[in-house]
Amino acid sequence: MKQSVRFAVVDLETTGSSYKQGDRIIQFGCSFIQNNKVTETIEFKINPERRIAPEIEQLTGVTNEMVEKSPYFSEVAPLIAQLLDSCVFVAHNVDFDFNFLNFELEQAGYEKLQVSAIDTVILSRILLPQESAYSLQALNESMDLGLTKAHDAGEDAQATAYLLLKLINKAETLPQLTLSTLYQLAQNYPFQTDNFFDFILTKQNRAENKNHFYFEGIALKESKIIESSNYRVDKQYPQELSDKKALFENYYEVRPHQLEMMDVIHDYLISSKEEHLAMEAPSGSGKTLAYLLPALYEASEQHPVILSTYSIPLQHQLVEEDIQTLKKILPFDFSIAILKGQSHYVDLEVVVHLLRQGERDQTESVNLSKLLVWLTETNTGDLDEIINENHTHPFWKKVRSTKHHSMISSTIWAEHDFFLRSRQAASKARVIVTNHAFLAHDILSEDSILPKEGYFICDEAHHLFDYFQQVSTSEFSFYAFQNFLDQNFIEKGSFFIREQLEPANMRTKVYYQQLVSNSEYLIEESEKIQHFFTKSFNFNIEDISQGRSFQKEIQLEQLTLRTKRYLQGFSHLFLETFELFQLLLEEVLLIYPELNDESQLFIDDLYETYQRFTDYYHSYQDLNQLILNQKGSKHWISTSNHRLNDQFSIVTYQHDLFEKRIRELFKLDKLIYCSAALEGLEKYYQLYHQESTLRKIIAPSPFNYRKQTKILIPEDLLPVNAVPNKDYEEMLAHYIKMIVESTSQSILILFNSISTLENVYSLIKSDPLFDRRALFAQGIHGTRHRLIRRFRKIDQSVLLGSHSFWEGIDLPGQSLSILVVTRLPFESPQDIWHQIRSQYFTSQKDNSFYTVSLPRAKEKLKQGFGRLIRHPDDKGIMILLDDRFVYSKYSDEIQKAVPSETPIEFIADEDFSKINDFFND
Ligand SMILES: Nc1ncnc2c1ncn2[C@@H]1O[C@H](COP(=O)(O)OP(=O)(O)OP(=O)(O)O)[C@@H](O)[C@H]1O
Repeated sequence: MKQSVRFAVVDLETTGSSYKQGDRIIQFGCSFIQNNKVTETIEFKINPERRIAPEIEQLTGVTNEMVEKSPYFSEVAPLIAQLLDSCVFVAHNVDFDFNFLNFELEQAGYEKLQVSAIDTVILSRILLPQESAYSLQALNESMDLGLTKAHDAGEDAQATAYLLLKLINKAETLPQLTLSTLYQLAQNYPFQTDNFFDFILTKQNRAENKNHFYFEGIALKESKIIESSNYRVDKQYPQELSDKKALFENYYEVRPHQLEMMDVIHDYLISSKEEHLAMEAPSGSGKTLAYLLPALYEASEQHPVILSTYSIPLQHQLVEEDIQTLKKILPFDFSIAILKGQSHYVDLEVVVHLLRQGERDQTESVNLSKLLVWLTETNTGDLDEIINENHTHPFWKKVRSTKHHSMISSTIWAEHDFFLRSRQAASKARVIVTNHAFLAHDILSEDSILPKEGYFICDEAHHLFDYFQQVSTSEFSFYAFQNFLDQNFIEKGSFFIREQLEPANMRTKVYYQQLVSNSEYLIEESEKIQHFFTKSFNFNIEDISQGRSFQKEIQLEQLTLRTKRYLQGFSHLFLETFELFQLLLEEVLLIYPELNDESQLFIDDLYETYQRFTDYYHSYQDLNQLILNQKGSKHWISTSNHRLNDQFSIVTYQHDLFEKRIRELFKLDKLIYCSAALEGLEKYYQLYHQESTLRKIIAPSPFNYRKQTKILIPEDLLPVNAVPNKDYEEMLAHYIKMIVESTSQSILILFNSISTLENVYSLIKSDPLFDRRALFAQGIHGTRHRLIRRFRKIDQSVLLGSHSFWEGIDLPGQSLSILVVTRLPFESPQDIWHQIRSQYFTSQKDNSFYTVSLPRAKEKLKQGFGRLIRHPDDKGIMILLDDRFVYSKYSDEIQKAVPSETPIEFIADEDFSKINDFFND
């Protein structure tokens, strides 16, 4: 492509998405780019000679009236053809605009456009790997493309033109090797999108970023080797108020309660007492600063701070926000490492192998290209940087790191392996930020990474023991195992025997043949077992395929003699097959001493299969405890995966592993739990340790809840447990619309279940109220991260969220003033974890409703309420659409979830219009 090329960036608005079904163009927009500048933008409307549907009028702002006097397409066709002549056609989803336009041109008796076309959606996916969404609006939000009126052809075309310029600039900075590979991978992209890379490659004086090096055919970002520093803080912790004030200046307010928390934590860290500290303080009171600041003053090479929180987004929030501010105010520097489970990191060796393989489809090419661009900019190799929550393509599973570190250490990959590097960084960092799942796993691992000596801080600690339970659990799916056998032994089997094992000895072939026939037999047996289970547990496959979940505990007595016999037979055959595979692997390694590239791929494949087989083996061993009637293990049949191809799994929970983990945790020298709700914690200490070793401190609140907050409960609510779901959802929709109508504040609406959220969203989304208010729903409008960002940014928006939206998110000031709780957050009694906890505490002779269900609902409600007030100047109303809060036998107890000073009022429908008065007082 010539450097003097003129890009015509086009956007069309149409009556609908299908020209084949008679849809027509109603607006044409085009921006021209030459010599790296947008030179001109034109826009005009076109009479489509048919009615424009109201929703299209609403979406595009182009009405029937507007186009009545506009020219027909046949009249503007020569102009369009002339404008686009000898340009390169560019569009955001070029498939749509290019084909639509060509169809209309042909219909009008003109020739199709004889120009190249390139697509900015694909280019954005590749060149902007860290974006979480690629619609023009999403990119405009994060990159500021100047788009103020989306779905206006002129504005969209211009925004796409600015996007193209940014893409060109970004591509220019890439290493030559990466660009050449991208060009090769682009060969099967739609239209001539590959020409874009040719255009960049032939540019003179590219502004290539030199901060990279080449390794095994890929370009990686040059990373700093973390040296073990002689870090020592010779600064003393600021004991005096004046010292703290001086430190906080320009960054933090002086909040007396917070300073007290800090001093308590500091005293604890330097004391020699053998105890753990539980710091319960209201949400939003500023716990993060209160524990981090003293801990950083005390951290040393031998005693780093190990900070664990409950989710990955919170891990990032801590590092990217809280710790960054502390870096600015503290008079010393400190190193930080984020530590996550191994599968979060990319496996470079797999990437290189995938690149060397010839055949791939378009999705794989785009994903691989995106990965290569990201490798030139990532310091961490943490795939969370590029994979948003909805990324389910198998490609992303393939490139995750899974090999045991001992298998990598002795290879050429060791030096650049991201997981090994993260371990190394953690061993040298002053602050290790991890998550509860990692901590729970690591604490009992033979291969533990986290130091045992250090200052352990568990934030959102009320979740910690849930993770201890979860990692003491495994899951075995017969269906997934069948697939594994089918794909790896039966399908690949004959090919391997014929092609790869050709030079092999007879024994290897016999092993493989035996493996194939064992697999066939295992699949047959597995089918039967699934059948018996399905019958014994009386669940309906149709329900499952429709995503309805089913979870039930399995008792050995419930299984028929036949099922038990089949399970035993299956176990023997499973073991035999696993051993056979180990023999085969050993044999293959012996006969391939000199590896060429191809046989190396074969061996890698076998290794990967071995690893997956080992995982199945372990989870099956756990399941096997069912037949052995092993004490301490519990088994559930579960269809909670909501996946057709995973019809049911057997979940095994091992209580002894859970207890071992707890005991290990209790051995730690310095451990601080922080949360707004630590009610359940002492119970564990009473059960597993001596009570005296936990010191609990309840920090007072810095907020004036009487003035700052209020709870409203509508007078005429339907009883949530006594009405059909549909009526309940309609009631929610009714109140939500009323609330949205009566206030211009931003509103967060919390649900207990995703399906209720989705149904209520469907009921309200088309209401004209949302023509002027942004409405976002979890699972529908992008990732959690993005939803929160948009909610914070857009005034008066309404956000529907469940689960993780109840806690952790920081929405200070105006970004949240009204919180709607649709239902008291009791866990579903069906939930496996709920059942485990209930049974556990019931076996301790407690009533599980009062020891498990209610405290947990209180904890969650407390967290939800905590979203409202994040600052002494904030004001917020919680509207509760569940009157069990006041009319139930446990109402006194559940009300303790909110501060006692918060006024609770009933509200009649006609008084909703006065909600706003609270904010004006
Ligand atoms: N001294 C301070 N001055 C100004 N802002 C502060 C101060 N301390 C904390 N904040 C801010 O107050 C908000 C709440 O702080 P933080 O997230 O630490 O609360 P928290 O107690 O951990 O709440 P939650 O339990 O809900 O997570 C954050 O936006 C934080 O930056």
